[in-house]
Amino acid sequence: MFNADLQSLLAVLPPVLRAALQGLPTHQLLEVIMDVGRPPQARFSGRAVNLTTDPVSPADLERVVALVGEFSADNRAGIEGTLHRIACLRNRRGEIIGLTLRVGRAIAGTIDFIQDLIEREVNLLLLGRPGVGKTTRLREIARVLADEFGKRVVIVDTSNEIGGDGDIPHPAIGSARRMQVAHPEQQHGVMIEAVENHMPEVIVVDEIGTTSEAMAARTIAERGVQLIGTAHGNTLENLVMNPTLADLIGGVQVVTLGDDEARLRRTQKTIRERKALPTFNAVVEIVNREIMMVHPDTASAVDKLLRGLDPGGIRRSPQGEEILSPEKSPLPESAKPVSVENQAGLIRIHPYALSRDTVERVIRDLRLEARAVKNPEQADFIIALRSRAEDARLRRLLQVTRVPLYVVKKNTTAQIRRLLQNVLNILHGVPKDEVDIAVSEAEAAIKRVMKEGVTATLQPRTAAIRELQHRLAVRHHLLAESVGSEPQRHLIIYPV
Ligand SMILES: Nc1ncnc2c1ncn2[C@@H]1O[C@H](COP(=O)(O)OP(=O)(O)OP(=O)(O)O)[C@@H](O)[C@H]1O
Repeated sequence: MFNADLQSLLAVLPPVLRAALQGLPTHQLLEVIMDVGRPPQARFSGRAVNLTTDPVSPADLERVVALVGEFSADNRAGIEGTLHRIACLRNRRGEIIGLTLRVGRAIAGTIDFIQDLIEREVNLLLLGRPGVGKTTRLREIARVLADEFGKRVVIVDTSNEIGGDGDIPHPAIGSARRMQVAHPEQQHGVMIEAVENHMPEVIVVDEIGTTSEAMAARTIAERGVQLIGTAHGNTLENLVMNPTLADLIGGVQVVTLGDDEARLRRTQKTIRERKALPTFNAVVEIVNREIMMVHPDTASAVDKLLRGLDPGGIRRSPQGEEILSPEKSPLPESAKPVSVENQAGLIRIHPYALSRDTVERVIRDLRLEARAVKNPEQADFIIALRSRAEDARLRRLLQVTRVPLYVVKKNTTAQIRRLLQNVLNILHGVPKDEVDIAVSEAEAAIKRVMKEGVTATLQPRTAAIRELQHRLAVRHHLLAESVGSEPQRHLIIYPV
């Protein structure tokens, strides 16, 4: 979309390096490294190329330093009007002995995988190893929120890396406003100032790294301003282990349980627990340019980690989305309004490791009002072989979708026929009117819970109907449970 404006970076390099770069794929160039006494290098993703055999001289460094803007307290400088960042290494006397010239680029499309989270106004924390592209994504998020969603966005730009060097920010941030930070130690103060003085709806901040910055982040979140940030650490687990930054994901405390409670929980007496609600309710681990691991519910992922379980997540890549744990995808079903026809119409069956053809044949033969579906998330129930019922993948699927499972002993038409007859009769025994009424009741309750944040108690219903209502709630990411005993057993829907 925008030009990488590589020319202005090349212009500060010694002419021999510029010439050497001509023959290389500069559109993929990430950094140029100049360390005194060593050959200069061009770094590309996964490889480095020596640009000359001659080592870099102090004069080479001086020349570059004279051409770039002033180095600030964090040893970073920029080139006005561009997104490039130049960082220096110093010796013990404070003299510059090395430079890292990073190419800054505005790249559209880098946030396609997480746009749903950003739109849902969650506080989003991006993690990933240095250079994986966190700042590049932050920049695009700021632009999209400001220009496409018309939000008042303020960027707290500690080393001018997001909005580029100079007082007029780079067009890559769109109409988002940018606050510069005189000294890195003032970042937390500027974060608070942004909220107090400039009425933002969204604050974007790179590299939250200190306790005071983590506290400032919490203050911002508590004031209801959407916060999008990055932190050091590759994974959620790294943050849980990091005493300075753990507060971003709720903080961790050690509690000692009483004997009875420890026995009941089947744990040791001393356990680690999450202290508070996370500042960032969603975390995205950027694994590489192509793959992201999304944790749409930080609190539950952290709780799992603290119990020694796999936090799972949703892995998104150009190949699609893969749910790796009992986390419900924040996508696509929840975005769609619930369709009454669909609920009261054809029943959708997902055959797990069973022949779909056979299932479809049985449906046709028996003229059942049902169809086989590929996607388990869209199914009303799953059928599988009993011998596969404990498959880890299937267990995960069931937890994620909360769809009921029915099993057959053998993969034969006769068994599938008997099973479907039994199961569908259960649902078909319910009068259609009652289904419609129960669905409308649940839909109205879901709306109320989502809008007003209240708990809704539904009318007593039969198990099959409660199941249907439960699924509607789950599709909207609400919690629901059946309470009371038959025939008064009914569903309660809670806000999340
Ligand atoms: N999707 C992408 N396609 C091509 N180049 C990219 C992409 N994302 C980032 N880059 C390039 O990779 C380099 C590193 O990106 P960026 O500065 O955003 O990483 P970072 O994770 O913020 O690093 P750090 O933690 O060190 O600040 C930059 O040169 C940037 O232009």
